[in-house]
Amino acid sequence: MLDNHHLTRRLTPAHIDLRPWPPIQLPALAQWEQQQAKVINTTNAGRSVIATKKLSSGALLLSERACIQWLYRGPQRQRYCFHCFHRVNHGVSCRSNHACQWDIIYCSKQCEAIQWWRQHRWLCRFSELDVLDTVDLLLALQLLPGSLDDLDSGMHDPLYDNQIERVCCRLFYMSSPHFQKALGRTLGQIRCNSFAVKQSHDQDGIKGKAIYLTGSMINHACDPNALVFFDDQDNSIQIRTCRSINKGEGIFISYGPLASREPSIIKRKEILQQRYFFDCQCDACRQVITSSPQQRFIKCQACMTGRLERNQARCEECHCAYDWDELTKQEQRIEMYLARDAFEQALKIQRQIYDKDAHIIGQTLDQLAHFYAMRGSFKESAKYSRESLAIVCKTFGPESIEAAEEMLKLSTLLFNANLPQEAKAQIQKTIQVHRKLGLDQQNPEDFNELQTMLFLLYNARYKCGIGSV
Ligand SMILES: C[S@@+](CC[C@H](N)C(=O)[O-])C[C@H]1O[C@@H](n2cnc3c(N)ncnc32)[C@H](O)[C@@H]1O
Repeated sequence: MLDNHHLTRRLTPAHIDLRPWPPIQLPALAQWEQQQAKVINTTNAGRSVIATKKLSSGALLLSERACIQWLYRGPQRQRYCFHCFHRVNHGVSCRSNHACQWDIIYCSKQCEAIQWWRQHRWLCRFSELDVLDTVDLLLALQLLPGSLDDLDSGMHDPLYDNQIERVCCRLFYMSSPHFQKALGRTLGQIRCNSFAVKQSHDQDGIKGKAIYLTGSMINHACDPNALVFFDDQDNSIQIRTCRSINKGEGIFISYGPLASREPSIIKRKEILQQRYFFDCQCDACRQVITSSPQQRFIKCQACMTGRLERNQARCEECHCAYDWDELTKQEQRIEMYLARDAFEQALKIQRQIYDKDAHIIGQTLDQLAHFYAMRGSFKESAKYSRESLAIVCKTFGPESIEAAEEMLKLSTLLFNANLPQEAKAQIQKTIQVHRKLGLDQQNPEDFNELQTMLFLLYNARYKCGIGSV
């Protein structure tokens, strides 16, 4: 815990050089690749980026370097340069060597010097500040107030007052109200515009946080049509379309919540409100009014052809009343089967009560594929994976990121199931879609595995699956 009293005593103003730190030269806004997009003003979500021509899936929209960034504490501190995020082979340590308790390394003396003069010379002695909840503040202190003028300032979070009070005023004697107000605004901008930087080989591994000036002009959608990729080498981002986009249509990435993973609009809205202070106005969140086929997935019990959304009183085809108590009973049975890993029984009931292409059926098929693969029954597993892929293609499109993930699974299963002809055809399709979406660069390990499987299949060294090659 930060002990303000102790730290303040250790530090008199004479110890800290409070002259303005060298301000960061913010780069000019990056260019949209081949003028494929432009920024417009909207009434419900501030500025928004739209396509200026028809874009196909996988088109590169933007490549941009971060203007400020912060590498989180953890094992990544030994692998990446604290200043520029480049991978480090022989690290340079902080000039104060053992006195520095920040556990950081740099890729070069130049990076060490920039970081030292920008900030580290006065942070070096406060390893207590190297905690998650001060990251935004430390990022903000690298900038002169007002230097992120171009970015949305979001809302004011009262938590920041506490941070500013705790760290700046008490520790560094920066107490002018003007300074505090400006800093509060910058903190709001960092909160609403920063990206969690992911490691390319591990989508769940967060390396740090960064601001990309142009990338942060792109609004959020829970069913996005563009994806962000991080380059492990220089921490730049690439933004690519993951669906085809018509001229004039908005371009959206996801800031976190995805309709495909979290169907509850309320929950998604809550997450966005809490993290970024806005009420999501994306199409997927406004669908309550015009329900999508995915929401109308419950089969009418009377005519079996009508499709209802949850809690709809009557079928629109045959006008019969729907018995929701009966459905609740059936769904409780499904839950019970799923909890016991009795996926086939669960699927049987789901097929009776839901539309054959319902996302929920796709999820059970996926669980079944996983269940059989874990037990080495690859043919059985591939059977369910094929069906799951068909549903994903219908729901998200055959060249979507979701389809690409399912295709990768099916390719591996077919290979392991000793079905060479189908495996070859599937792997080729998977390779094409991965290339189109830029996943070959984003997940090179998966892509290499696909190529290896194909190579082995064509070179007749393939006998019966990965394990025996
Ligand atoms: C990273 S900025 C995006 C660019 C921003 N619209 C601007 O004018 O600079 C994030 C902010 O955009 C707005 N925004 C983004 N996606 C939105 C959405 N789906 N619904 C409503 N507002 C959204 C919110 O104000 C949010 O704080």
